[in-house]
Amino acid sequence: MKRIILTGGGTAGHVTPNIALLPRLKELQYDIHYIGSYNGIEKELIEQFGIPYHGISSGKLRRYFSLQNFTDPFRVLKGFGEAKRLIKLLNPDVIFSKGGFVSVPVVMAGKKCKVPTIIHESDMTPGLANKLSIPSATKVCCNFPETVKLLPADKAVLTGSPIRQELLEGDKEKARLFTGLSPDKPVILIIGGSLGAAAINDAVRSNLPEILKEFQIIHLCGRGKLDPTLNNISGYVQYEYIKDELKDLFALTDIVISRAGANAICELLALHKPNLLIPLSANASRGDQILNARSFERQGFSLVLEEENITSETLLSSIHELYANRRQYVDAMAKSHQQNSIDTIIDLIESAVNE
Ligand SMILES: CC(=O)N[C@H]1[C@@H](OP(=O)(O)OP(=O)(O)OC[C@H]2O[C@@H](n3ccc(=O)[nH]c3=O)[C@H](O)[C@@H]2O)O[C@H](CO)[C@@H](O)[C@@H]1O
Repeated sequence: MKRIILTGGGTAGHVTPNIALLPRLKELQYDIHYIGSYNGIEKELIEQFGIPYHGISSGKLRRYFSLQNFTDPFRVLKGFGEAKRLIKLLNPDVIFSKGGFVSVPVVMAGKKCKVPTIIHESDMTPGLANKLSIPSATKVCCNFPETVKLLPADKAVLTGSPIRQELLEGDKEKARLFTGLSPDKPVILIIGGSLGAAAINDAVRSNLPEILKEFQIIHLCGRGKLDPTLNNISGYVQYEYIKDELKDLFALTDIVISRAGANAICELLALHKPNLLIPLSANASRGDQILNARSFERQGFSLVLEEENITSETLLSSIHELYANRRQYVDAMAKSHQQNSIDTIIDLIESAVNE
């Protein structure tokens, strides 16, 4: 039997693409194992599929000062030892990594144990975790054509990002029952990335009465970011994080306000959902969401509002502009040539196994 180890975690964006590969891997009768951190979001997201989950110690590679910066190198070293032991024990044919800090020791241990290791970068420029992993990887998949030239030529493969196919099969009526929203007004879905986004949450919540005059809102606000004072407002529902019902919520949605995380925007494109992107600012990150958002804007898929420019006026006018022009956005997305990433990546996995 062919055995694969999947890894990746920290935020959902480093896990959902792995989930998207599961149905095909199961069809091809892979014995699938997952290595993630002891308590990261990946544990909960993966265990629901009954995949054996192996936790390892993991540190975060911070760009800012924290006392943990001094203890984390030891955790990463411990994680490397644990990953190596697991790989020796499981003896996989191939490893697929979707990135995030926890994946670094797994990829490095993979190389040490001579297991072919394929990694995937969703963003325009490789993140720190993947930069550390590239030398140990046999192939590096990427999502944007612009990324290929930043990667070693013998390893780079433009694959796009695997999207959970069930997202395309949502049911509006189920979403109505789940949310209690009415058919009378259009629905805005707000997704602040897998961890939520305080800036977007605040902007939306402080303009609720205005927005709710014409729209209803489904707000995916992130862990610990619910606002109980808004629980009984008609036309507004909030959830920390949605798993199975996401497909139905998408089916009920007319327009989306979202962070510009690479996976989120690829899903919006696949679903042809007109969207207003509010990218994570360059102060809080390496600025990839801004590049993602501008690329989608150029292609006519998205309207973009930078976080620094959010006011009540700009938010409301952007929502109205997006809704008024929604057909135009849908048409542009319908014409895009989005790659079938799942098949391409499965082919890479299969050829690594058969080599
Ligand atoms: C703050 C941060 O570091 N963000 C990065 C992180 O974002 P993040 O982890 O938020 O990643 P994405 O926006 O790319 O993906 C989020 C995923 O979570 C899913 N989802 C979200 C909310 C919910 O309730 N249910 C649910 O299933 C979305 O459908 C999507 O599949 O990784 C991305 C991919 O490397 C980067 O582009 C982002 O810049």
